[in-house]
Amino acid sequence: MGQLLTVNKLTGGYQRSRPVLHDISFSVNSHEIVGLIGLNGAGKSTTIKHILGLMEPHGGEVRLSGKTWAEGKDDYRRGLAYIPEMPLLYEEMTLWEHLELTAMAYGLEETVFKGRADELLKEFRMGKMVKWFPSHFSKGMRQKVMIMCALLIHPSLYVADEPFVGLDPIGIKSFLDRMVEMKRNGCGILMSTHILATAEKYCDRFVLLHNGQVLLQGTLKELQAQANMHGADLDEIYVEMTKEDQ
Ligand SMILES: Nc1ncnc2c1ncn2[C@@H]1O[C@H](COP(=O)(O)OP(=O)(O)OP(=O)(O)O)[C@@H](O)[C@H]1O
Repeated sequence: MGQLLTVNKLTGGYQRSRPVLHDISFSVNSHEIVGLIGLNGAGKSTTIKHILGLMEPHGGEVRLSGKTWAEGKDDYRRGLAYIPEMPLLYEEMTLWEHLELTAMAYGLEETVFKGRADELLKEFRMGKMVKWFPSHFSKGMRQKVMIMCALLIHPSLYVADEPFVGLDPIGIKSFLDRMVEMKRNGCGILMSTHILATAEKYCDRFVLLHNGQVLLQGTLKELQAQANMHGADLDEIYVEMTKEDQ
C-alpha cells in the first residue's frame, strides 16, 4: 500500500501569529478512505486548504506522492481532485461546459472524456440538464456538478470536504459507490464529514481533530482501544473525546 499523502507536523492557519493547526501528522495511502472528523471549528477545512496548496504551512510539511506543493505545482495539482463543501460554479457556463473545462484543465482525451461524462450524467441523473446554467440548479444539483467534475478525472487522491451536504440519498449512494470503486483502483480518499454512521461504514481509518490537534487516529478498533471504549461506535467515541466542550 503506497503512501500517497503525508501530512507531517503541520502547523498552520490564517495568521502567522495565530496558528489554528498545531503539529498535525497523518497519512492517506492508496486503496484507502480516511475520514477527517471533528467538531465545528476543529480545523478540518483549514487542514484541507493546506493539503490543496492554498495555504502555506507555518511549520512542517504536506507531501503528495513524495512532493510538496512548492516543489511542483502542476504535478501536485493534477495529482488530486477536490470536492468542496460549497459548490463553486461559473454562472455563465452550462453543466456540459463545466465538465469540458475540467477535462481540458486535466488534459483528458476527448473520447475518454465523453465516455466518462455520459456515464456520470446517467448515474447522477443529470442527463437532461447538460445545457442548463447553474442558476437553474438546486443546491444538491450544484453539488452533483462538483462531484461529477471530480469523478471525471482519475487522480491519485480525492479530497472531499463535507461531500454529502445537500445530496439526496440516491446521490449519496452514487458518490460513495464511486469512491469505493476509485479506492479499488488504487486511489486514496480523504473525506471530512459530520455524518459519522456513514463514515464508520465506508472509512478504513479516521483522524479525529480537536482544537487544531489530532486527538486520536486509526481504525475503529484502534480508536476504541485508545479511548478505552471497546465495542463503542464512532459517534460514542467522538462525543466522549470532545466532552469538555459540551
Ligand atoms: N478565513 C479565516 N480566517 C481566520 N480564521 C479562520 C478562517 N476560517 C476558519 N478560521 C478559524 O480556523 C479554525 C478552524 O476552522 P475550520 O474552518 O478549519 O474548521 P472545521 O473543522 O472545518 O469546521 P466546520 O465543521 O464548522 O466546517 C476556527 O477557529 C476558525 O475560526
